[in-house]
Amino acid sequence: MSAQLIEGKKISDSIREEIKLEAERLKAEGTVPGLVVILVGEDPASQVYVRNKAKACEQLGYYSEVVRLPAETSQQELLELIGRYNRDDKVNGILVQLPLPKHIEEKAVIDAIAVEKDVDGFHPESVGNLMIGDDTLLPCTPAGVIELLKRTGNDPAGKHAVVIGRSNIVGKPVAMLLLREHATVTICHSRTPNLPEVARQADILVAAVGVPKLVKKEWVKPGAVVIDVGVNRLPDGKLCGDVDFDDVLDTAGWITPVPGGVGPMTITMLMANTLKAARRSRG
Ligand SMILES: Nc1nc2c(c(=O)[nH]1)N[C@@H](CN(C=O)c1ccc(C(=O)N[C@@H](CCC(=O)O)C(=O)O)cc1)CN2
Repeated sequence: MSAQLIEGKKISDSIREEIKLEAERLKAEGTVPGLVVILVGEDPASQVYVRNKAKACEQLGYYSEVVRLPAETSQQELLELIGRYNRDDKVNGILVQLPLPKHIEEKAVIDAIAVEKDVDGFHPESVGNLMIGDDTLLPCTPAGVIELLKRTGNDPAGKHAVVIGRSNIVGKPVAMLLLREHATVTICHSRTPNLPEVARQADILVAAVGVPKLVKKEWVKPGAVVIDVGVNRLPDGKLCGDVDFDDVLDTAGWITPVPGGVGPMTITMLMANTLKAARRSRG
């Protein structure tokens, strides 16, 4: 039997409706959520994501700024700009689009963002808060994965979740969030022996490695929930995930497509974080 599709776009649209109502309530009380997105360089995919972030702000009535800087911008210039937005009361969230040009150290940039405006959830203090279970701004893609699971009735509690990938942006935080939701979590990576065998033990399998169509049907336990975080561009220009969707479709119980699965949730969770930061800014 064919897996049920987890329609990220639809779920994301309905969450945005909820956010819009909340934002209107907050505005009526005198607080307009504000987000600044900073893009350094001309990476084509980043340009699209930044444009979509600005559009989402517009749709929700947020105050928004997009700062586009040339690829040659120095690290010092970028840090000074972040410092200015840290002190700007109109701005509740600061997001620096990744990847950055090679001469800029990502960690220095992330560390420079005031933790209360860290709507990406990448600041070490936000990461620490997530680890110890304190309330914090959560990284957007991992938070989106958890929303997709919950809103399709796939509660992680008591399940075995296997995460393939250990990046700071997705693999590690999604594992931590699944743990927080009472799943038993295994994190796998390129040096995990017998990767397909480990993956096949998962009730919830999350693929976040950036290897096109890595996960085949033999990696999937029949009926498992398969969450594909990969967004890979093939030589023919088409997008595909880290999961071989067509191969896995008849084995999985639930599956996210690419595009239209996890991807749309990323910007929606960013909007949710900006709203939360705005609410918190009122003290
Ligand atoms: N500062 C950050 N940089 C980056 C992040 C991030 O969360 N914070 N994540 C990614 C890029 N990203 C948002 O910034 C992002 C990626 C993918 C999508 C998305 O909607 N994907 C669609 C397909 C889009 C397409 O056609 O290319 C999908 O999967 O359906 C949104 C946002 C790296 N950088």
